[in-house]
Amino acid sequence: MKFNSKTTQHKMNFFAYLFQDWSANQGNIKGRLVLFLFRSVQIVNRHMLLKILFCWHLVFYRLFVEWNLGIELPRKLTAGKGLIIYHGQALVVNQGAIIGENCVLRNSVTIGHKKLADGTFTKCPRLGNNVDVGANVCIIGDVTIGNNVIIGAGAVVIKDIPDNSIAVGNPARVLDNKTEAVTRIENI
Ligand SMILES: CC(=O)SCCNC(=O)CCNC(=O)[C@H](O)C(C)(C)COP(=O)(O)OP(=O)(O)OC[C@H]1O[C@@H](n2cnc3c(N)ncnc32)[C@H](O)[C@@H]1OP(=O)(O)O
Repeated sequence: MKFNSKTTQHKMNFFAYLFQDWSANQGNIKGRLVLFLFRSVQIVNRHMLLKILFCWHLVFYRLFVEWNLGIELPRKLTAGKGLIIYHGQALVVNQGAIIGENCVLRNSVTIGHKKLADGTFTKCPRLGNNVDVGANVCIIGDVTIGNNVIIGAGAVVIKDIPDNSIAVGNPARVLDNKTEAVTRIENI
C-alpha cells in the first residue's frame, strides 16, 4: 500500500489539510461538511494544547457527526486525502482502520475488527488507494484491500482483496475479467 499517514498528512499545510477532501466531494454538501469537521478534529487531536483549547469542538463533533448524523469517523482514524462519503448514514469505521487516498465510502458501511474466540480482537482492515466501497458493505478483521478495488453492494469482506479487482458477495469473492470497471474508478 502506497499511502502512509505520517508522510502524506504531515507534509500538508493547515488549510490544505482541512480542505483535502473538498474537491473530491463536489456537489456533495453533506460529505464536504462531515469531512471538513473530521479533518478539523484530526488537527485538534495532534497536540494536547489543542485538545484542551478545542475540547468543545471535539464534543460538538461527537454529538453532531457521530450521534446526530450516524457517521463514526474517529478523530484518530488514518484516512488519505480525497475521501468521498456518499449518502452519509450509518457509516462506522474503527479508529484502527487505515484508508488510502481517493476512496469512496457509502451508506451503511462498517469497517472494523473481529472478536476472536479467546475474547481478543483482530487488527482492523487496511484499504489501499482508489477503493470504492458499495452500500451496506462490511469489511472486518485483519484484512488488506489492494489499490483500485471495487467492493460491490452488500459484500462481507473477511479476506484480503488483491489490487485491481472487484469483489462481491458474502463472503466476498473476486470477480474475474472485471478490470474494465476498476479502471473507471481510477478516473474519478
Ligand atoms: C442511493 C444509492 O444510489 S447508493 C449507491 C449504491 N450502489 C452501490 O453501492 C454500487 C456498488 N456496485 C455494485 O455492487 C456493482 O454491482 C459492481 C461494481 C460490484 C459490479 O458491477 P458490474 O461490473 O456491472 O458487474 P455485473 O453486474 O456485470 O455482475 C457481474 C457478476 O457479479 C455479480 N454481482 C454484481 N454485483 C453484485 C453484488 N453487489 N453482490 C453480489 N453479486 C454481485 C453478478 O450477479 C454477476 O455474477 P455472475 O457473473 O455470476 O452472473
